[in-house]
Amino acid sequence: MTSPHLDPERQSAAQQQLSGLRFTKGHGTGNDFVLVEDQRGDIELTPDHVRVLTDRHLGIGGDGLIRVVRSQELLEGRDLLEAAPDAEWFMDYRNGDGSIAEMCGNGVRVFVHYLAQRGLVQLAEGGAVTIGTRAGARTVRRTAHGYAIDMGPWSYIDEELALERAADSLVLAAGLQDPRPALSISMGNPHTVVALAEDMELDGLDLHQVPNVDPAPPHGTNVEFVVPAEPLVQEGVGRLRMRVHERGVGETQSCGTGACAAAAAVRAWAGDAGSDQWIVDVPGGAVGVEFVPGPDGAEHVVLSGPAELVFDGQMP
Ligand SMILES: N[C@H](CCC[C@H](N)C(=O)O)C(=O)O
Repeated sequence: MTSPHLDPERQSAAQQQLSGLRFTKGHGTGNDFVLVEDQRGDIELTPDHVRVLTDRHLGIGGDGLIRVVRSQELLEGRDLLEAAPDAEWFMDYRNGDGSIAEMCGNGVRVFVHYLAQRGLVQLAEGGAVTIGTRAGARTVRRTAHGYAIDMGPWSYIDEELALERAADSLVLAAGLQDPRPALSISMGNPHTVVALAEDMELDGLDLHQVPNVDPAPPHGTNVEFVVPAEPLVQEGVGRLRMRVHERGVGETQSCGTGACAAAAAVRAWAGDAGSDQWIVDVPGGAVGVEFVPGPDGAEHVVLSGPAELVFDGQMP
């Protein structure tokens, strides 16, 4: 079995380079992150640094890493700034394996909670702030129980195939006897949503291995396995249960963009029997997903849920 850790030489080199680094640990419904404040944009974090910091046995531990940086200090392309001209802060999200992902819904809530708790933005309940991400600007509103994010529009990754076959991929994961139809949906990052028949199938899945998606979206994909509730909709609110194998991470307790994609897929499969409001149950808790008309005329997805900061620390 390949080690999940860096080889000892790279591990110790990265650890020395990280000496003295201050960090905060946070999570949103159990999707956990190492946050690094870098107001001046002068902390360079390589994939090895991210792997060392997020390693659950040799490091702090986390599904991903979030660098908190002022947009104007971004060393990356100007296009990221043009996409979010009103955003003072930029969420630089990395997956635990060091790869970069376009978007992270739970991460946005934890990122904004960090800004509010540290006084870097003034955000009273009901107030809103716009932040920058690699998928563009996101507006986040503080609610009584956490944060609600306008995640922008959802879209089929392969619309033609999806509409033609109501499923554009076939997915096989350990524990399933045969491939299942699935829909691949973009939330700025790629997701493939697989409908299962019952809870027993969901609980019986072995998500230690990357599920086999055919055809696989070009840059890989996060894979959500869902069981729609029975009845699907109660008092106007749809409900589903999900587990997720995240691209660049593995199984996580929750995935915000994945919950949005899962609700979009189950709503598409349900047709008129669906709803615009959903509760998505994940191993780490539950998030709300709502489909609303966006200011740009497209249908937007609003993700709502809690955010916690757990502890602060410093690398030796
Ligand atoms: N956990 C994140 C998604 C991370 C997605 C990342 N694994 C990717 O490669 O797209 C969320 O709450 O939306």
